[in-house]
Amino acid sequence: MNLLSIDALTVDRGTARILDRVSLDVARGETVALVGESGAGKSTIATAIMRLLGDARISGSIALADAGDLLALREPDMVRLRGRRLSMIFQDAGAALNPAYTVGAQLVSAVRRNLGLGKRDAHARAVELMTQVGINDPEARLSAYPHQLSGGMQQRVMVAIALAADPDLLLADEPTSALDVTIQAQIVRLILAQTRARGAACIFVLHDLALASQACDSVVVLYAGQVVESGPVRDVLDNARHPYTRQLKSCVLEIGRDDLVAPEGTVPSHEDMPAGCRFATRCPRAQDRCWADAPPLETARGSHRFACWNPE
Ligand SMILES: Nc1ncnc2c1ncn2[C@@H]1O[C@H](COP(=O)(O)OP(=O)(O)OP(=O)(O)O)[C@@H](O)[C@H]1O
Repeated sequence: MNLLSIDALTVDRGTARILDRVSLDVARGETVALVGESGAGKSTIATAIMRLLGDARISGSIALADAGDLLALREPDMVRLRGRRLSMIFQDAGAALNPAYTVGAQLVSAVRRNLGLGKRDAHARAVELMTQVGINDPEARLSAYPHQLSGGMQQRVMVAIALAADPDLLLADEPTSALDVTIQAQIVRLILAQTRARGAACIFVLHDLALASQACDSVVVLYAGQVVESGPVRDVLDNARHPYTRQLKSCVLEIGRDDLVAPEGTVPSHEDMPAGCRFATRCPRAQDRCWADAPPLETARGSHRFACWNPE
């Protein structure tokens, strides 16, 4: 049985359909990469799972094992799940940590709240967590305020807070501009190593397909709020059927060249979205049908699926 099953998740803001019938499954202990260009809806999926989308209109279902449909839970029940069974690591740790409290106060409070430990045990657990996320001299760091730590160190603290209660599912947004590229990769690897060591599952928002292919079990490729291809990393990347996945892949293959090749064109605006396949405006293989009807997800092999009327 899956740990998480998202079915036909649709999110609207005003007249814009931000997510359109997104379905995906996560098994226990599985690491899933969400990839796609900026604005594809990756963060919206993670935020919808945490039920932190504010005033957006949401339909479909998000079933978590032993908890039922998260979208149907009462808020107090959802509060109990956050931190304990579901945790989220945000892109920008600097903004997510409270500047007015020491790192220790924030980590110890997460440990106490989620594990119900007394002060002394919670402190010992906090030291242990800081060590696990690779922070040297954890006792000293616990009494520091967030601004006294580097961006990479702040992100490690966020990982420690997210892991404090051994959640079943970790949602992580790849740290972007705030950190330099080597530190970003270190943090991604740290998060994946820690989730694997705990047998937890992870949904990782990644911009980098190469990193997804090295570090995750499955990949979900999103385009303009729709899943265009998904499945085990090797199947999707070695036998990509959707033209968009192929274009993303060719961008990766071109890395190292001076003239980086990006997919041509831009994602259509929400006001101007084609009625059929949303990729039709940029697709070299588009046919009449693609403009009129949205292609359903078809099975390629096993759990490898793609949504295209004219696949490669
Ligand atoms: N609070 C909001 N209000 C209005 N529109 C929003 C809000 N949050 C996101 N959107 C819109 O929803 C769409 C999806 O955004 P989302 O952040 O989920 O994409 P993403 O794939 O995670 O992008 P990135 O890689 O840049 O983080 C975008 O068009 C964005 O402008």
